[in-house]
Amino acid sequence: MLTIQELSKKFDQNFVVNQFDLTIQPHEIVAIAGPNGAGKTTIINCLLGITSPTNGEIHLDDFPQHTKEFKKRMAYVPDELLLPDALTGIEYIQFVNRMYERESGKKTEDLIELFDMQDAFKKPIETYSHGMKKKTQLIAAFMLNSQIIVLDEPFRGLDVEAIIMTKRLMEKYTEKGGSILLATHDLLSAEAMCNRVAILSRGMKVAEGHANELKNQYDCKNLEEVFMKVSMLGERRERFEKIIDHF
Ligand SMILES: Nc1ncnc2c1ncn2[C@@H]1O[C@H](COP(=O)(O)OP(=O)(O)OP(=O)(O)O)[C@@H](O)[C@H]1O
Repeated sequence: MLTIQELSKKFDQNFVVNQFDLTIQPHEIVAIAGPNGAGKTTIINCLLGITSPTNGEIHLDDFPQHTKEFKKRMAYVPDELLLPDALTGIEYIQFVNRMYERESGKKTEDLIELFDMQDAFKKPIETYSHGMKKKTQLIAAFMLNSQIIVLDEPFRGLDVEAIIMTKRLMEKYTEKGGSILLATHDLLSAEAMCNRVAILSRGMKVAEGHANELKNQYDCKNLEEVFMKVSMLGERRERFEKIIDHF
């Protein structure tokens, strides 16, 4: 189980994440949604050890965030496509396997086939399209047999087939006991797939629950409406409507 307790991060005297709590059990997909600048990436960076929190604790079972055991159990697909351009896809996969001290196996081959990357993987990453780079990162994350995968906007740039494959993989991975933390602006997918959604606004968690619970609680038709009601965008709603009416 991933536990984030009272996580706060301050940049230049401003709290960009404030007393954030979240737990993710095995078999769960949990989304963090929030407007631009709400603090999603900062939370992920704290999970990965890229940013050190100002306050708070992060554990995977009994392992604190800074331990090797924690890091070995976590895989990550970033929103930004930072990959070594000169390597081929195969060489990159071998590099990730070495980092995690494991061998490439049948599962990796199956994932390469699933994302239709057999031919591309023989060529350097610099020749890949945006979607092909995203597929490379998804293959590298799902091959690891990790306990949790953090997915930051995993569907951005993927074609329809790859989106369907990724969603099926996410479901299968959690069915088998894995946990997924999904940071996304895609509320339709979050509503359809996630066991819980946590909505962030200005670094604070302003709502959390299953999409149906949130819709009932806030008397909304869908998660997008809930999002507008509880996030800072709600405050600007009247102004939006006026601008659109006069457009
Ligand atoms: N290194 C930094 N120094 C100062 N401020 C930062 C730094 N990194 C992030 N911030 C600020 O922290 C806030 C949260 O940013 P963050 O990137 O976590 O938001 P986000 O929810 O991921 O946004 P988006 O949806 O646009 O990706 C923003 O106001 C941002 O300007």
